[in-house]
Amino acid sequence: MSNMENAVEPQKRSRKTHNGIVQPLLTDLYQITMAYAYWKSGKMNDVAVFDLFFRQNPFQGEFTIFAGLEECLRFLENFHYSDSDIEYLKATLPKSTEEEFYVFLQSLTTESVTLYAIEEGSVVFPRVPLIRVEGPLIIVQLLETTFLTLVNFASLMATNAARYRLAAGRRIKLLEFGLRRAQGPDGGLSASKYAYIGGFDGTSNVLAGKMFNIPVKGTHAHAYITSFNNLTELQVKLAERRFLNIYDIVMNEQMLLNRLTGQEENLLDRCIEWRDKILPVLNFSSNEASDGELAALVSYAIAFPDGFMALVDTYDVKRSGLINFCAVALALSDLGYRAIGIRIDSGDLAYLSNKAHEVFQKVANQFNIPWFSELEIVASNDINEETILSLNEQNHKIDCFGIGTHLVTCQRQPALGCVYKLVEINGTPRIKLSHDVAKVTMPGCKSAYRLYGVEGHALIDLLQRSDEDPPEVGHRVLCRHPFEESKRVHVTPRRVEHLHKCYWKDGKTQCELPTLDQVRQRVQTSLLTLRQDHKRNLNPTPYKVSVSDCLYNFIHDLWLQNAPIGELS
Ligand SMILES: Nc1ncnc2c1ncn2[C@@H]1O[C@H](COP(=O)(O)OP(=O)(O)OP(=O)(O)O)[C@@H](O)[C@H]1O
Ligand SMILES: O=P(O)(O)OC[C@H]1O[C@H](OP(=O)(O)OP(=O)(O)O)[C@H](O)[C@@H]1O
Ligand SMILES: O=C(O)c1cccnc1
Ligand SMILES: [Mg+2]
Repeated sequence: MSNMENAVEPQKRSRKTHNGIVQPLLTDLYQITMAYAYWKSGKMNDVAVFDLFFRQNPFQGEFTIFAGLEECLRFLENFHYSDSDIEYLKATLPKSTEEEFYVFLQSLTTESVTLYAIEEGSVVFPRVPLIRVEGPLIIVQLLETTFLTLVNFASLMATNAARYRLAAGRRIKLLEFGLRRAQGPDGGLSASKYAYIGGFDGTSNVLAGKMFNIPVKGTHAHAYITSFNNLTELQVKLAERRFLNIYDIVMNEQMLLNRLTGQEENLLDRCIEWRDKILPVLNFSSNEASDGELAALVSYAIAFPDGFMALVDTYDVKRSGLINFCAVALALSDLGYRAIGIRIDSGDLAYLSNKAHEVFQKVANQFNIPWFSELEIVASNDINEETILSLNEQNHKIDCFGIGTHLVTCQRQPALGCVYKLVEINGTPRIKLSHDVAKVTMPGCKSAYRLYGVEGHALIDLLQRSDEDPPEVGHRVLCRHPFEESKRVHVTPRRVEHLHKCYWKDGKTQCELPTLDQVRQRVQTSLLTLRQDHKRNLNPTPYKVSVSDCLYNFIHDLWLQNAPIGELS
């Protein structure tokens, strides 16, 4: 995604190539050395099935949002070793590597790969394959690392963003401000994309906006405020420019078109008048508001009279920022413009947002400008899920959170542990055993179903062997815990959803892929099917993932066949 060529002209690219750095060499060396060894040992025509799944939900939660599928499909579409890739591999692999292997590698395509997956943006759970890939062993093995890097961060980010959305509720606007803190340029772009999918409303990342058509939003930084010292600064510029004989342009430093009269007016003068009028309304006996801050806000308002949003915490929110903001917003209002609001970036955000709201209400009432009480309050500064939940308890008056570091770096849990495991080779199921029962893989080709109950809520996910009949609405099915014999439940579903759809076959995508906005919508509709207790922040209830009786017996027979019997002496 951070490929420079693509970054420059995204519109001209087909959707196919937007992810330039995702290419066959974006993998671990061992995939290619294994490919050589498979090739040498004559396993070229072996047919394999791999499952991509995770074992534990992130963020101590009980759900995950699946994302990254479209990128995987684009990777399949473009999979090809270029001449320079082959040259590089020749220089890197041992000299003994046979020339013919490189010919074979360069002829590899994904034509004989078939890929099934859960719809991108769906709520998913541990052990249920998110993606199942079938095809020649060598090629499907070669996909492992790239698929994992495409799905792991995407799903982690989308889940993180969805959790912030759940914490904030539907009413609050969420903006992603994290590029400066993200894990490099590609991390930053991916974070912006998947934060949007997870439920954010926009990003400050301009390239992400251009590439993915995500709304771009923003305010201004403290540097803008601190770059102005005092009120005369605007006039000084005026004098300097007069000296340069560009007086006409200079007038715009303080002048703004009055929309109601069509005449240019001095905005600064009006702001100073308004500041004197509002001080007593807000119970201040003297003016302590910063003139430098006022100069900065006036100049910003002249640049963006229809989008005036002010950072108010540079000097003192109550004694300076709010007063200066109100003065400028009232002056703008005189000239027929409506200010947008403020951003608070430090201090007690609950307290200050309430103060700001109070001030806006007072001004609205005193000067009979009802919309003043609806001015937007944006809060930022190291916000995370916990801060949002805590602020909710304090009855904050924030309308919008700008969130960076915690969101994009997924600070609470920096990685999702999706794995890619071989489950079948040439029709024979494979099992990977482990001392840790939770790490034992589920062998063979499996179908996954979600069973829904009376109220439309998802009750349980059920994995079956692929050749079993699917569960039917109104018919009772036995759902078993995959490893604990005594844990079983009967379920009579009101609705059955077949989770896996074929997305790739015969060298092409098998269905039209949803747009980014449709995937974003899918996240919300999918989350709605999940009971509240699975979604809560503290000690959420685990969602059940089960296997059919047939799959249960199959796993355990194979387990016994493969587990060696120790000898005590
Ligand atoms: N009412 C609140 N309840 C809970 N957490 C809050 C509240 N208000 C602010 N916070 C959080 O508390 C932390 C305050 O951090 P810190 O002390 O570094 O900021 P600050 O001193 O206000 O800002 P700065 O140092 O940038 O001037 C931030 O993570 C912020 O999101
Ligand atoms: O706090 P985050 O969630 O990462 O959100 C973005 C932050 O980035 C910006 O300032 P920056 O932190 O760069 O400078 P500051 O420390 O002066 O606020 C902005 O003012 C926010 O504070
Ligand atoms: O637009 C903003 O307010 C913004 C953008 C990036 C980081 N912090 C704030
Ligand atoms: Mg900060």
